[in-house]
Amino acid sequence: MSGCAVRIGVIGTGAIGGFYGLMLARAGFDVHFLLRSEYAAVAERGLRLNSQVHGALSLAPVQAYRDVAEMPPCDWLLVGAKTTSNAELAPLIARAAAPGAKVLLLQNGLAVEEQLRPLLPDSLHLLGGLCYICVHRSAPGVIEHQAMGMLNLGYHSGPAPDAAAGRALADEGAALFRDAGLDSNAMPDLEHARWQKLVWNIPYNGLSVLLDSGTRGLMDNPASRALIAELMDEVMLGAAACGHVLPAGYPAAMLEATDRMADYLPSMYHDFAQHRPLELQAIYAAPLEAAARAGARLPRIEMLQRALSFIDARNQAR
Ligand SMILES: NC(=O)C1=CN([C@@H]2O[C@H](COP(=O)(O)OP(=O)(O)OC[C@H]3O[C@@H](n4cnc5c(N)ncnc54)[C@H](OP(=O)(O)O)[C@@H]3O)[C@@H](O)[C@H]2O)C=CC1
Ligand SMILES: CC(C)(CO)C(=O)C(=O)O
Repeated sequence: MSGCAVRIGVIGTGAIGGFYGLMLARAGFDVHFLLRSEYAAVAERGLRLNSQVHGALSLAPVQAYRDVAEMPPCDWLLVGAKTTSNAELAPLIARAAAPGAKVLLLQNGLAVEEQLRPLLPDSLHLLGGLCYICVHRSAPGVIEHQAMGMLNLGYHSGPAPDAAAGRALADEGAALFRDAGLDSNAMPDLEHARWQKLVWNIPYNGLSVLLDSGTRGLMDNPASRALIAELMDEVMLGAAACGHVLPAGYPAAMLEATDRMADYLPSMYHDFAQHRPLELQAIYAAPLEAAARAGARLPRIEMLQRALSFIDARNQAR
């Protein structure tokens, strides 16, 4: 596929949007970045990536916009904002979309596509993307990339006439990221993959905030380590109740993988530290609601969610 033939828009250029957008632009794709608070810095100095995988990379100049009305119509729209912004972003996404565009949510959590779908025109394809990566912003326009980078895509809904056509679009998206040197695959079942990723995000994202700790501290303390394992088991139960039986050894594999990782602060920790809203609906409420509908109660996750709701409300009032 020729890089220049495809026009890509990044809606929300933070850690994730900045990382994947920069990699695509450096691979020759025509990438346009919508920014908010970091617009001036990025328009002036470009994007910088300090990557422990790819080395120090930069993109300058950047096709940066603070007003979506100035963006050209894009064939692919990568939504890199937090899930808490999706409803307000829907009209902006529709505004930046070329006819029949593919909208790809690069977000954690469950049911994020279901929440956004009714707010988008029916003519747009909607896909979900799961990012297996550790990135955060350290300054305006500066992204720190600690590890990994794989991005898997699944088709959710839109004008694709059948599952095979949806799968072909997910394949097309994965090919873009592979052209940018990244590991990327199409997934047959987006909801299944979202549940699987929650086995990691539900314990670590929330506990990093609640216990004010990175992954190393959480893993080294026997009490928090036990809690992580119990929370993972509850996610497995919730997933199974919803028809997604995950491999029995998956929690153990996630614990081992996290043991091998350098200390890491999940994205929810950064949100808390910056007094931004936490992604509690997507990462906690939606899985709890889905499990409850399927007849499963997940009391530890429920307790974690309530504690986080308290912390989130107080944190934003400050
Ligand atoms: N960081 C990571 O390693 C991983 C993150 N994820 C998931 O990826 C998603 C994105 O996370 P992350 O990149 O860390 O988040 P960031 O907070 O770094 O980035 C979000 C970006 O969206 C922008 N934004 C929000 N609203 C608007 C708007 N109305 N107009 C323009 N820009 C807007 C923000 O701008 P502003 O600065 O003005 O707020 C910010 O630049 C989340 O769902 C997260 O859970 C998944 C795997 C790993
Ligand atoms: C699992 C991990 C660490 C990387 O994919 C992640 O999802 C996150 O930080 O939100």
